[in-house]
Amino acid sequence: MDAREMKIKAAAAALEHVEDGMRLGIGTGSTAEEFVRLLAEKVAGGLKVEGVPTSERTARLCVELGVPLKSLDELPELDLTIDGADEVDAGLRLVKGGGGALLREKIVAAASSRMIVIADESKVVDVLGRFPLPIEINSFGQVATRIAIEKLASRLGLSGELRMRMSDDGVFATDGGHLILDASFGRIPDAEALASALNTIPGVVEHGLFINLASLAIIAGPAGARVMGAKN
Ligand SMILES: O=C[C@H](O)[C@H](O)[C@H](O)COP(=O)(O)O
Repeated sequence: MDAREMKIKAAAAALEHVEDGMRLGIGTGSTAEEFVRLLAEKVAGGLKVEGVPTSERTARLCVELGVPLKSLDELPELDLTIDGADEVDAGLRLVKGGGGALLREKIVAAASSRMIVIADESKVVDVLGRFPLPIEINSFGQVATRIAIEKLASRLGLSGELRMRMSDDGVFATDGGHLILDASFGRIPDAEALASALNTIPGVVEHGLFINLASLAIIAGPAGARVMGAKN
């Protein structure tokens, strides 16, 4: 089974949690897109759902495939969000934001009663930090913000490079018009402490540590899909 087939397997297992009439948060990334494709087939077959996309990219795919969309302001309380992740540990702590959608993803996940993560086995880690942590920052004062993050990391015993995310057109900008610093801290033994500390820096808009948001992770490997942890 190749990586795409594993993503499809995880997405298909997540689809079983979707019920008629649900208000759904719809994630971003290659795994979430497999979910959108399967969801669109169900919608074409008569399933009634309303989706809130976590990025412009996901919104475009949903529109193209006929998945009905609303904004989060129209549907501020959601039943379920299904989204991918860059890393997941045994406590269902996540690193997200590899596709730059972390801010909207976190807002949508927080507005949802449940969040199901879909991923292949390569995303499962013992300790978060193998994948560089995306930190979304405001462009105003970006140098001061970078220095503040470096100082904070050092206080927490973390070190590593902060790299400005780039795109083909220059500096990468999120859907909200912000920048992303990818922080290669290496192992993050206390993700809660780092998350809280980052939240105290004014120029940090959001970071990719998702803690206490996922209810369940569906992890697909060559032998099939398995479920990790359940918060509710
Ligand atoms: O910003 C993007 C998201 O957090 C994605 O859900 C994450 O990067 C995983 O993406 P993929 O399924 O493509 O590995």
